[in-house]
Amino acid sequence: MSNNKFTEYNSELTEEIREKYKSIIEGIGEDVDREGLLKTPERASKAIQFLTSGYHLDAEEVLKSALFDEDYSEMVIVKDIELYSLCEHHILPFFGKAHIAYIPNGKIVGLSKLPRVVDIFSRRLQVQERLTDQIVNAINNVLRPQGVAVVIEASHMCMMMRGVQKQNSVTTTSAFRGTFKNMETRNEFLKLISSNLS
Ligand SMILES: Nc1nc2c(ncn2[C@@H]2O[C@H](COP(=O)(O)OP(=O)(O)OP(=O)(O)O)[C@@H](O)[C@H]2O)c(=O)[nH]1
Ligand SMILES: [Zn+2]
Repeated sequence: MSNNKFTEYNSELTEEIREKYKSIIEGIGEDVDREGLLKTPERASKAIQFLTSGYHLDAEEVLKSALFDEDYSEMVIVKDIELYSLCEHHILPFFGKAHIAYIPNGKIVGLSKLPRVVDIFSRRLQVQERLTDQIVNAINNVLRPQGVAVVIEASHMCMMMRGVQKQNSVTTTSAFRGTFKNMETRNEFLKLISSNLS
């Protein structure tokens, strides 16, 4: 889906949200009838529907769709997964990277499903902490691995463009389950995500 144009718009909802965007544009004192803005309410309506399309998808179902029996029991890491979400306080973007690791317990998952889970939970109104927990919990529930870890590093537009106006601050959140509660395992993961070797 990420490389294709998202087209699953419900026309009634698109119209409803379009009218609300029209009011917002008028509310800020702009002219909704000037040429450059004529199609903007419709575009914005579609954009916000895409950016919140994760509500309609079930992360656990996606993980279940590509589970394979396998004896491999070392750490599997997918790092630097780009992430775009919306903060629920200001509906402004926060964006960055997610790093995911798990140690299988008889089952591995198709690698692409991990970034898909990141997208499903990112495309909602979020706080970074809950996003981190939702990703780790979905993987833990479906794979029942020996352990799973998620680290997210993100910049929040609501802290950059407005408010406190800090351009360089990065927020890091993490969630560890199972063997990642063990310092040695956790440190190995943290070392691997900060190196170029994993
Ligand atoms: N914990 C957490 N806070 C977030 C996240 N995204 C935005 N925030 C914060 O949510 C808070 C909302 O605080 P309020 O004081 O109600 O909002 P505000 O007056 O707009 O605050 P300022 O941003 O400080 O101007 C702010 O401190 C934001 O930085 C997030 O993912 N996690
Ligand atoms: Zn915010």
